Amino acid sequence: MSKRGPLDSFFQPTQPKKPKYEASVEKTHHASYPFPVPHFPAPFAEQLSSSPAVSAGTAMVNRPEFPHLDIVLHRPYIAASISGGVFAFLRQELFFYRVVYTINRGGIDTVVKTPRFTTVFGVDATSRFASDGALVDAKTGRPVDAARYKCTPRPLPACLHDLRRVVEATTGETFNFCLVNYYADGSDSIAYHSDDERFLGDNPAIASISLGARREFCFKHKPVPPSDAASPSPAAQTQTLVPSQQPKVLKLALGSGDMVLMRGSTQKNWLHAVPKRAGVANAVGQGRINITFRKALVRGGTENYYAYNVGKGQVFRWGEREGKMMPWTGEGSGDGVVCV
Ligand SMILES: O=C(O)CCC(=O)C(=O)O
Ligand SMILES: [Fe+2]
Repeated sequence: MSKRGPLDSFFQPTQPKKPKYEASVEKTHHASYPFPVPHFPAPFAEQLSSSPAVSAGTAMVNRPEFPHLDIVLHRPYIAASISGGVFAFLRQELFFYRVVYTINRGGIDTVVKTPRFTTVFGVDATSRFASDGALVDAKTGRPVDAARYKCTPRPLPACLHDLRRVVEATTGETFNFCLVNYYADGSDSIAYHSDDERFLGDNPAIASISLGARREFCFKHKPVPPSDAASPSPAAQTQTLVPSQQPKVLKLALGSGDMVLMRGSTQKNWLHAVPKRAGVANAVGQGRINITFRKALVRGGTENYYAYNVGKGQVFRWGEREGKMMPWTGEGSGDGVVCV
């Protein structure tokens, strides 16, 4: 045997990288999907069914320092042994969008570029998907007329359907929508808002799961004009507070696998945000996925969610080689199935 010099080790074949998960061969196909979505690998599905990873969540309900806030925290909800794999799986296997839309502010059209990747699945309570994937009327079971929606609703792929079932069992709520955000790095964000649209009904419950990089999730009380604060009218169920009495901002550093359930009067009274994060955290590899489960009651919800989370633009898919979301060109969908 010849003696090995330093160059030999330089030319050593590198060990193939251990895959982050074993891809399942079973996939959810649907005509509305750009490409099929695999089922969760069996070990994830098995572990998920025993979520929450820690038995009880911590409820924060109407605490004096956070009036009308009603949330339950599970830290973690998805076990640490699989949360990294579930993150890598969803980033790799879902299709995403970078939605650009125009809003009219004070008579002037303003172009808004959503500062994160998004995707959405589901349909409001007036419709449902039959077992063959067809969209049918919730009451009659008859196929929904193409004119009912301006968008094309998509069923939850099996993986997100499994996750929804577990979350429904934990929370005692039912959900018909799943929104997914991908924050590529610290410059991706979601601005202060509340998910208080009328199509969600009064006091909506929203379950929100974090995967990947730790990011700050902030709650800020809605400002209430002093004139309202002085009004004896019970019309607004919002806490009537003048600016100097505003409660503090609540900052939660959410890690991979954590779940926050927002419910009751939270959306009515509080705004929430994931602010941009400057500095080192801007490095590639700091991606975060957020999954929210919600229940839209009427058609307007379906149209709103698809307009702002799918839009009309380009499909993106994770590029493992490039280490970032790449415009998807229709190649590499894996099994040659063309969805039309
Ligand atoms: O990313 C998050 O944790 C929050 C997302 C959110 O608030 C939303 O999608 O409405
Ligand atoms: Fe939100």
